[in-house]
Amino acid sequence: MVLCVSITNNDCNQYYQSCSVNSVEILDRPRDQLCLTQFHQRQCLWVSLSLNSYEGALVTPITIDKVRVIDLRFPTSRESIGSDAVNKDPDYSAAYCILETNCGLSGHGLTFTLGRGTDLVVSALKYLATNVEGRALDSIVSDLKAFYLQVTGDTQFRWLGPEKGVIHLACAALLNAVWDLYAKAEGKPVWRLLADMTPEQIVSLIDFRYIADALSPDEALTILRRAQSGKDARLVQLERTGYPAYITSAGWFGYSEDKIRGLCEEGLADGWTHFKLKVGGDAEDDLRRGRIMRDAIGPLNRIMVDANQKWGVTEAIARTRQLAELQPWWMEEPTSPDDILGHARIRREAAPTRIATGEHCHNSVMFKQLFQAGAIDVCQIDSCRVASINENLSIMLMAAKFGVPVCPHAGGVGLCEYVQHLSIFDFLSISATMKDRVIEYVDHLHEHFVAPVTINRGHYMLPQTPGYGSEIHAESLQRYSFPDGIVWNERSKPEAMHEGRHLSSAKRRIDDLDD
Ligand SMILES: C[C@H](O)[C@@H](O)[C@@H](O)[C@H](O)C(=O)O
Ligand SMILES: [Mg+2]
Repeated sequence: MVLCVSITNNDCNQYYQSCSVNSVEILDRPRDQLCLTQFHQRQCLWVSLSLNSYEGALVTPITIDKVRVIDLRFPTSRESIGSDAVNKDPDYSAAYCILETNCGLSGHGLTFTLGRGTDLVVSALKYLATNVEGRALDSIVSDLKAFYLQVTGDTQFRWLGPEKGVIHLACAALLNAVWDLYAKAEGKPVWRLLADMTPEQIVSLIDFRYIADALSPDEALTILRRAQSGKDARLVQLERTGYPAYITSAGWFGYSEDKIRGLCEEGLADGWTHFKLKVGGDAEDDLRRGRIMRDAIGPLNRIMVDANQKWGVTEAIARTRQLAELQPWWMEEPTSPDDILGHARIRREAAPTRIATGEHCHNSVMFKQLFQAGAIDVCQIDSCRVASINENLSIMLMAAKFGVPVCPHAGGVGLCEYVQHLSIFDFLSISATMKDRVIEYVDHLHEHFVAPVTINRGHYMLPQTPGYGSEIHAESLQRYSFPDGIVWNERSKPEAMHEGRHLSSAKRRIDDLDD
């Protein structure tokens, strides 16, 4: 059980923090008033304290009063961070929401985007937020599948998908925030909240409507029940060694060859053994950069190459064969993410190079077909592309049935914080193995998170903070909000983002017209 202590100045909460029941004493010092908020079965118990004496108690259900939606953009493109052959100037961004409750607790959720266009997702998210405003948390999480269907199946917004694109990205942000709030209210990190559920409870979270022909609820139950055995030992293993990871931030497309070499050397010193390189440029350049990486990391460590959808199918086959010289552990997104049969053909004709995809797969139906067509060797789930944990559970269970390892995509802001929970749950309760599995890691923007990931010698260490890990410091939310955050308004700086200036002034012109 979690006891949250809010220190108030009579009128408003200044901050709250989670702490164990025993540490209340620490706060027992002269203040205007202390409010203890105790969460139990998604209810909060308010106890007013005046100095050392209790003044009263009130039990209320945790209720979502209001949703704040923020357009958040980091100017990462200034240093080519996150760049690839297709996304050459990515500003890591998020449509971010905060579910504010009646008890000081808040749920934070985001979906990852790339600068321009974030405002479209933000608009969709503002609309979807009306699904939670005024609702008791318990009324949502007591039937999360029903809530998932309500949000993804809105009778008019569904036309914009269904279950794909802007509207589905917005669904992910909202559902991620609900999961964050749910886990915080239970005082658990999301992976533990999931791992403590019974197989039946997990199955009850999943919409099987479009996937039951590949994975029935009974098959899912069998997989989950089988993984119950040995779970405690696997948890001990995770506590001891963490979950293996690979690093992408040594090999962004816009990085110079010297920078790649230097970052590989640093990565090796930090204990990394798996490195990803962006390809999809000129064929000779790709090979030269690949040789530099191979030379820097030696023959025994692993390289993965990522083309970010650059090629058509026949070119992808030729280029994958060429890059085989680097002995890549996988070739990622060689062609359009929608081309299921194309992936299957590339996999056949560029064998033995393994084929990976998923960061741009709209929904569980696409994953189903990739599995059915024998199109991929590596399943790259994404915490924001599909509608949050509910949909990812179905994808991980299908992956287990088809024997495809899950190696989540995390090249973005907040994705590392999210996907660690999914892989940990996969290991504990679904696949029960780490064989051929690694979580992606990018070394950017973690300082903005209240509970950032902990990496040790190329492994994600087990997160312990209650929630889904997505909460961003209030100061960062302010600084990087678009277009009004200070980062987007530093007029004096010559390197101020061209796009930021352009969009800010466009917005002002529209505002002027409105006046
Ligand atoms: C624009 C982004 O950084 C992508 O390049 C990135 O997500 C990438 O595909 C990855 O696999 O991490
Ligand atoms: Mg990728």
